[in-house]
Amino acid sequence: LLPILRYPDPRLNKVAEPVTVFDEQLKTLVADMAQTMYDAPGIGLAAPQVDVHRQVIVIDISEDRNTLQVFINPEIVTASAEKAPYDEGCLSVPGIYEEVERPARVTVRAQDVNGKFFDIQAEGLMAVCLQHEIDHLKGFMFVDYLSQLKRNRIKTRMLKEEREKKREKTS
Ligand SMILES: O=C(O)C[C@@H](Cc1ccccc1)[C@H](O)SCc1ccccc1
Ligand SMILES: [Zn+2]
Repeated sequence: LLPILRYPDPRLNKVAEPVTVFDEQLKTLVADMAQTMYDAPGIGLAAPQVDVHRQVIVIDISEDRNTLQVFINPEIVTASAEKAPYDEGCLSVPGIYEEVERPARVTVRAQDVNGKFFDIQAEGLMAVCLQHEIDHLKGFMFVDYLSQLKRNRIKTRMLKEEREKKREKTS
């Protein structure tokens, strides 16, 4: 399992590099990210969340949690003008769920783990998750869409929890 960085870790604000080599190492990274995502549990995970600053995303929104989708170097090629709200969470901001508005439908172009290009049209939870994960590749998180007041409260709470966690370890 890979350790998931917690907000407000500055490494979460780094912009991820494009993947240019589609080798066994990439397949290992994808397998490790998938295992970490399923264990969390989450329905998506972006490489920067596990301190790997490359444009790799894994998603599984299936009921049976047995349909992994991998997006390498993803980009949003079209986004609907129509927006949709969703109570988003994030594995890097545990316990926080806040409403975020995003385009309801997106078309994403990406490469699979072998480097083959593909396009996907997404709506509903898939559209939310894809946009949420692609934000992570740009160093963005859903808390960046909230008011500064809310974001500062979340930051304070996360830092407090971090300190308490550390104290437990040392005590
Ligand atoms: O990127 C992450 O941190 C994983 C996110 C992905 C996500 C966030 C908001 C909306 C959709 C997906 C989640 O923490 S995975 C946990 C989860 C599970 C079901 C529904 C929403 C969030
Ligand atoms: Zn997230």
